[in-house]
Formats: sequence, C-alpha cells, structure tokens
Amino acid sequence: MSTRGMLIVLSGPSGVGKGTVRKAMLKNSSIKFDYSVSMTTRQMRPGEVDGVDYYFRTNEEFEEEIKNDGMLEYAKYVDHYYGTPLKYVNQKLDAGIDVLLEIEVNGAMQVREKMPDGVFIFLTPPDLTSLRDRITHRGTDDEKTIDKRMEKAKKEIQMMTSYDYAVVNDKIPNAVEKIEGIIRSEHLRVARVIDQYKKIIGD
Ligand SMILES: Nc1ncnc2c1ncn2[C@@H]1O[C@H](COP(=O)(O)OP(=O)(O)OP(=O)(O)O)[C@@H](O)[C@H]1O
Ligand SMILES: Nc1nc2c(ncn2[C@@H]2O[C@H](COP(=O)(O)O)[C@@H](O)[C@H]2O)c(=O)[nH]1
Repeated sequence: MSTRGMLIVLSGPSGVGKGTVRKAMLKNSSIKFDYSVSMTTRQMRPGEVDGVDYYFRTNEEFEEEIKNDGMLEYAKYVDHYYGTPLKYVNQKLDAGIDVLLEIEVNGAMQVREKMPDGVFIFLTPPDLTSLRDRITHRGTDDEKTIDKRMEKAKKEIQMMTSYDYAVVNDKIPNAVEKIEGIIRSEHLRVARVIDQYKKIIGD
C-alpha cells in the first residue's frame, strides 16, 4: 500500500511571492509535488491561461460547485470567490503524490479543519513597504485594488499564529531553501512513515 501524499498549504498576503516561490520549486527542486489549480471568479489577467493559472468561472458556476460539494475550501477575497476543487486534491493524495495549495488564510483554516495532517506554511514579506512594491511592480492591480489587498494583508499577517511554519520571503532562493527543508522534515515525521514499519514492529 502506498503512503498517502502530503498536503502542503502555502499562504501569505497577496504579492508576497507565493507563486514565484512555487514556480522556482517546481523548476529546480528535488522536491516533487503537484500544484492544485484554484477556481476563481475574478477577471483573467493578461498572460493568464484558464486551467493553468486558475479555472476562471462565473459566480453562478462557482456557486454551483459549492452546492455540489465540489470544493475543499473557498473564500471571498476582495469581491471575488477563490477555492480549491476537491476532486483533484483527493486523487493526487490517494496516489501518494504531495499536493501544494496556494491559498489565503480563511480557506487555509477550512483545510486545517478537514485535513489536519496537512503542513501549513505562512510566507511573509520582509515588511509592508516591500509588499506594496511587489504588488505595484507586478502591474496587475490598480491603486484602489492595491489598497484593498494591503488592508487584507495586515489582517492576514495577524493570522500567522495559526500556521505551523513562518518563512520570510526576503530573497527567493532563501525562501525556497527553507520551504524545502520544512517539506523534507515533515516527510520524516513518525506519524507519516509508521505504516511502512508495521510489518517489522507489528500494529
Ligand atoms: N523575494 C522577492 N523579492 C523581490 N520580489 C519578489 C520576491 N518574490 C516575489 N517577488 C515579486 O513580487 C511580485 C508578486 O509575486 P507573486 O505573484 O509570486 O505573489 P503571490 O503571493 O503569488 O501573489 P497572489 O497571491 O496575489 O497571487 C512578482 O512581481 C514577483 O516577481
Ligand atoms: N481561499 C483561497 N484563496 C486562494 C485560492 N487561490 C488563490 N487564492 C488567494 O487569493 C488571493 C488573491 O489571488 P490573486 O491571484 O487574485 O492575486 C491570494 O492571496 C491567493 O493566494 C483558493 O483556491 N482558495
């Protein structure tokens, strides 16, 4: 019997660099995981691809998914729905593959309730000025939206105490190295590997 995959939840304020760090890990790292593509009702940004960056859906379609118990978690963030389709996550975990979710804090707390053996990592900015600079330089949001995201960010950072780990994204390679270290250590937890030893030690 293969061991169930590990669920890794990466949260942190919008613009802190979650996507950048995840892409760096998928490209270079010896750590293997699949990324769960979220569903959202927000507008597609230039360069984004449906099914790759998000599943872009209407409000009605999203609410239908909720009604059909199709979401592991969902939340409203700055006027739009965001959520994690449940089926993909379960399929991968059942196949022994680690899955990474990149989600905001309210959704992460729903996942904590449903899948408490997940690993919950909070990515923080070095400070709020750098955070604003990152969102601004990304060039995807107008000033009003940036203000809303910064207000959210302050509240989200207060939620860091509900996570298992905090990683500062000062430089991308530093953050990647720390997250890789967390994942490696988490794989060694006795609770995760005990099934493999049952033949030797008995039940
Ligand atoms: N360590 C870093 N130093 C400087 N800039 C960074 C760093 N990490 C990411 N960035 C930049 O910050 C911007 C936001 O990064 P990214 O889109 O990955 O954030 P995010 O947390 O995934 O945002 P969202 O949650 O809104 O999708 C990008 O322009 C990215 O290049
Ligand atoms: N609760 C969830 N939050 C999600 C999900 N996918 C993304 N997000 C978070 O939303 C904000 C805004 O994202 P953006 O792409 O519009 O900048 C950010 O904090 C994301 O992490 C999800 O499935 N569930």
